[in-house]
Amino acid sequence: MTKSEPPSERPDQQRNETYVDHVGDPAIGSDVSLEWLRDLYLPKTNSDRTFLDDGTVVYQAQRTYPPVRQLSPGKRERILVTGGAGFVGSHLVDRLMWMGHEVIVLDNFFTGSKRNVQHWIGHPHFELVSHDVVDPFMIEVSQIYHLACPASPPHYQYNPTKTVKTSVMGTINMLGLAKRTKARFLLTSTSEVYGDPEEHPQKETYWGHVNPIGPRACYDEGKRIAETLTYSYMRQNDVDVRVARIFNTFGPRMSPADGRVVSNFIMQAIRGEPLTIYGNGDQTRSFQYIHDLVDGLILLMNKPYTEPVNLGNTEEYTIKEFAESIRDKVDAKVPIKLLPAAMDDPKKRKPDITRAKRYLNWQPRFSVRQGLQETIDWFKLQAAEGAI
Ligand SMILES: O=c1ccn([C@@H]2O[C@H](COP(=O)(O)OP(=O)(O)O[C@H]3OC[C@@H](O)[C@H](O)[C@H]3O)[C@@H](O)[C@H]2O)c(=O)[nH]1
Repeated sequence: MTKSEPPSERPDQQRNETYVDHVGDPAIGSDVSLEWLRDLYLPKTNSDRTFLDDGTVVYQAQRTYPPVRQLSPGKRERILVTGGAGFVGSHLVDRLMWMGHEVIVLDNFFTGSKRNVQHWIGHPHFELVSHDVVDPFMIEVSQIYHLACPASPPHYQYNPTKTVKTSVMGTINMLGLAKRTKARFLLTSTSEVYGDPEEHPQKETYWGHVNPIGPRACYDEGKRIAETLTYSYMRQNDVDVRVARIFNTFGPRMSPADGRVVSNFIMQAIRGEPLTIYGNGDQTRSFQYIHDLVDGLILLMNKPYTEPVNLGNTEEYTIKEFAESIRDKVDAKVPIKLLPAAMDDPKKRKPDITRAKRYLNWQPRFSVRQGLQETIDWFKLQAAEGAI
C-alpha cells in the first residue's frame, strides 16, 4: 500500500488537538492506520475508473484488493452485516475485512449503495447479497451486526410503515437466525430511543420521552421495540446479545441526499446555497466521527457486556454554531436560512458515555474538527468526480 501524507490542512493542530492517525484496539485486532482506511474512500489515484472528455466513465476490474490481516481459520468469524452497504455498515465492513474475517453483507439498497463496498466485491472473504431483512434469510454465521434500517429522518419518514416493518420484522428475522445458528447478535439502536429528552446528558438508564404517534415514532418506537425483542430473545431463548445506542454520526459515504444536518450543510456550502436551519438553531447535537463509532461497535461485540451502551461523542454544539463552523471550513460565503422547526425535533442531545468507558474501555478519539475536514474532503472529491 502506498504511504500517504496526512491532509495538508490540519485544523486540529490550530487548536493543539491531537491528530488521530490510528484507530481500533490491538487487543481485539481492530487496530489499523487511518491511511489504510482513507485509501478506501479518499484514494490518491482512481485505479478503478477513468473519466473521459465525452462525459462517460469507464470502470475497470480491480486487479488487487486492499490488504487484510491474515487470521488462522480457527479465529476467523463468519460475520453477517445487515445494512452493510450503507454509510455506517460499509465502514464496519471495511474494518471487519481488515481484521481478516469473512463478511456477508445483506442490503436492499434503499439507502445503501453498492459503490460503498465495491472495493471488496469478488474478494474471497466477502459476499454481497441483495435482500430485504423484512423477509427471512438463512445462512450459517457466528456473529450478526444488525444495522439495516433507514436512519435519516426524511428517509425513515418517507414510508413510515415500512420503517416499522424493517425494525420489527427485520429484527425478529435476524434474532431468529441468531437463535438457530447460536450467533452473537448486535443491534444498532439509536439515541432516538430517548426521544426529546428531559434528562441531559442521556444515560442508558433513562427511559426516554417519545411521542408514540408523532412523525418520528416509526423510527423511535421501531428501535425501542427492536430493543425489547432483543432482550426477549436473550431471556427466552438464550441469544447472546449486544445493544449499541448510536448518537449522531458523520463521515465519508454519507449520502448527499441523506437529509441529515452534516451532509445538508456541507452540500449547501459546496454548492454556494444558503444553509438551512430548522427552527432557531438553538437545539443541540453531539457529533461523532464514523471511525470512533466502528471502534465502539467492534469492541461491544467482543466484550461480555449485554446491557445497552451509548456510543457517541460528548462534543455538543448548537445547530447554529455547527452551521457557522461548516461554513468557515468550506470557506463559503453563504447566508443562513431559518426554516420552520421539524415536529418533535429533540431540543438537546448528548451522550453520557461512562458505561462505554468502563465496560468497553472506549471513548471517541477524533475531534469533530478533524472528522469534518475528512468528510468535507470526501464530499469535494465526489463533487469533482461528478458523482454528486
Ligand atoms: O438541513 C438541516 C437538517 C437538519 N437540521 C437540524 O439538525 C438537527 C440534527 O438533525 P439530523 O437530521 O442530522 O439528525 P437527528 O438528530 O434529528 O436524528 C438522528 O438522530 C440519531 C440517529 O439515530 C439518526 O441518524 C437520526 O435519526 C435537528 O435539530 C434538525 O432539525 C437542520 O437544522 N437543517
